[in-house]
Amino acid sequence: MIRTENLCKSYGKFEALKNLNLTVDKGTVYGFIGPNGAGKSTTMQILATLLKPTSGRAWVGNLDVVEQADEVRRIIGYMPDFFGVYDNLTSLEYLEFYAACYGIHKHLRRKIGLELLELVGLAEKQDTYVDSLSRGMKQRLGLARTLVHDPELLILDEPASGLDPRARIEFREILKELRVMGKTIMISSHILPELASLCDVIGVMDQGELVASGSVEEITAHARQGRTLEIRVLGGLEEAKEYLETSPQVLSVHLEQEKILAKVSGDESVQVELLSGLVSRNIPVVRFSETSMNIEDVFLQVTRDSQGGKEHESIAATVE
Ligand SMILES: Nc1ncnc2c1ncn2[C@@H]1O[C@H](COP(=O)(O)OP(=O)(O)OP(=O)(O)O)[C@@H](O)[C@H]1O
Repeated sequence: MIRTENLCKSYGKFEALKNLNLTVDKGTVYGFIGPNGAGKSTTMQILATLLKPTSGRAWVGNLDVVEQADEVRRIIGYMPDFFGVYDNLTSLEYLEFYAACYGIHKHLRRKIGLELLELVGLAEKQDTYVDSLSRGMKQRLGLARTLVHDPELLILDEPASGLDPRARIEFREILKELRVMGKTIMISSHILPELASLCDVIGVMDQGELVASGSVEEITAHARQGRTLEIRVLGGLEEAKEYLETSPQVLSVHLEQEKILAKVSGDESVQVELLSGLVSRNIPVVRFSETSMNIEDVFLQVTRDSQGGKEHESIAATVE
């Protein structure tokens, strides 16, 4: 449904996108995550035909976003990160207005507006003025707006930002319904947990590049290639630290209060080797376990790795 090939966008000398190659299959919910300034909005604006790439190409449903921009617009619904709403219009009038913009016949506009208000849980607010809706309701109305022409692909730029937890959940539920309806959805956020439960595929952007992509499980596995071990000893702390520091599979060692946090490469056999090394030196080990990573840590790890392995500055894994 979406394909980009060596997509680049520069603002003056600044390269906001650097040879971006990504693919989103039809029917997929694609979570596009990355820290502020990573290039998510720039990519989405190019796909939505609002911005021209400096070089490279992008296609939506096999249509070139530059050469066939009008056709692309017919099959996408784009929700920008900030959008204006019109005063002096009720929720229903607002949707009818957008339906008119898309050339939908007069007789159908009200019906479509009412159906969409129902879908986004705003049926009771059809006569409420848009400017008096809460932020969460405005976001849902904004989503309804992107649907008036029944697009195949939704491009949603940080739709849940600024929403409270309840409103986020409500929003997520609506997206789940849209997924069941077979829509392809590309949704951005700088918060991975917000998307993890919703998306089939996650693409992680950092500094204009796609630094990881795959299912949440695949990305987690990728981030865990460097595991962190938590080791507690009853004595011989310095000796244990020294031994670990000289082991080739140990990437870094930190002391945190009474425990040692050792970042190691390799699989579980490395852990066996390190544990027997400690025991054979008569170091009284009372705890030797791998720390668990939560989804936020995974995100930090992946983006930090992309910046040249600065993970040694701190340990992202949480200790449960
Ligand atoms: N019109 C512009 N002129 C100059 N630089 C820009 C312009 N638009 C974006 N940029 C820069 O391009 C980079 C990517 O911006 P973009 O908005 O795509 O990031 P983002 O991942 O969407 O970030 P956020 O999560 O903060 O919305 C940023 O460094 C931004 O400052």
